[in-house]
Amino acid sequence: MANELDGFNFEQRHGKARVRVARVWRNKSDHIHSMVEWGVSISLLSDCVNSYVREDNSDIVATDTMKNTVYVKAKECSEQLSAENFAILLARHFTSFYKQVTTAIVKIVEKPWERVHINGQPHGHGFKLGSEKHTAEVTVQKSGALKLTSGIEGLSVLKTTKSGFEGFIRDQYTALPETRERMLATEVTALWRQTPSLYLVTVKYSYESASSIPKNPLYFTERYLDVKKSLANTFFGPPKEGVYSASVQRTLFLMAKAVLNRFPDISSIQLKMPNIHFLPVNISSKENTIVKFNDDVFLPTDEPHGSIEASLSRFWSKM
Ligand SMILES: O=c1[nH]c(=O)c2[nH]c(=O)[nH]c2[nH]1
Repeated sequence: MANELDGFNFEQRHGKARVRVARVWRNKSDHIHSMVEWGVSISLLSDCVNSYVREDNSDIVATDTMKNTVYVKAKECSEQLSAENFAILLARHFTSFYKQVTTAIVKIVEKPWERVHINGQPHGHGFKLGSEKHTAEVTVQKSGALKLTSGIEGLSVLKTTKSGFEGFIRDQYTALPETRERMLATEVTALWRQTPSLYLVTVKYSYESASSIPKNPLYFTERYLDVKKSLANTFFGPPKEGVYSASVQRTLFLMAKAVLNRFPDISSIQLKMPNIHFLPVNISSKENTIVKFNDDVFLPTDEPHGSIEASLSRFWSKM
């Protein structure tokens, strides 16, 4: 919320960060349980300037109330739903329930609990922690206008060949040799804007209304898994022959393009792909070579790392 105050510009928002909640759904007929664990962060833009300029808190939604609301709404969700749908439901609650609230921003990070398999059989109530995380962030205005961004955090991928880096600028500061054989490792962070496909053709600029959210409560969970698959398939290539990467930049672009080509209801995607270096190990004494690198022994590092990021969007997208 921006205001003019005593000749200054004043902006404020308040909320509760990282409210942790787990929700279990028990199927009475087949005894199969589903569960999610979410870290929910809420930020409200609201007309509560009086709490800043005088001792008047009468327009404040207490952040403690926001926290409680997460648990109340989780309780009310009798059916399993995606992080996106829960974020939308919460944000719509805050903007419709409180006259002071003009915009609600809700971000959810889902912990990667995955159902375990025992002897190839899915376990009814056993879960283990995976690695990469599903994120969802929604901004809902009082009018109902809605902006939805989903994402992946911490998707660590590596390939031991089919990667090189050649033809870059060489000058008096350059030591890096050109190569067509190196390790390629990165930790992908992706963010993408969602637009339900049904509405793509007809309402391509105002799909952001709450009523255009797909009915299937797990639509965005499935979409998350499909995007992840598309990113991984493009990074690795086919199982036997793989695919050559001329640079992290090139691979990033192909990954982003694969997602936009595959999913018409995604209007833009941003990818961050640090180049995590595995350095060739060469050790020698004055007299002789102790270890000579032959694409076999590497020194794994985490810093410094290359930082490569880009976004790709359709022309009409507003990301
Ligand atoms: O794929 C790469 N992109 C770069 O921009 C770069 N820079 C560098 O030193 N190594 C690499 N690798």
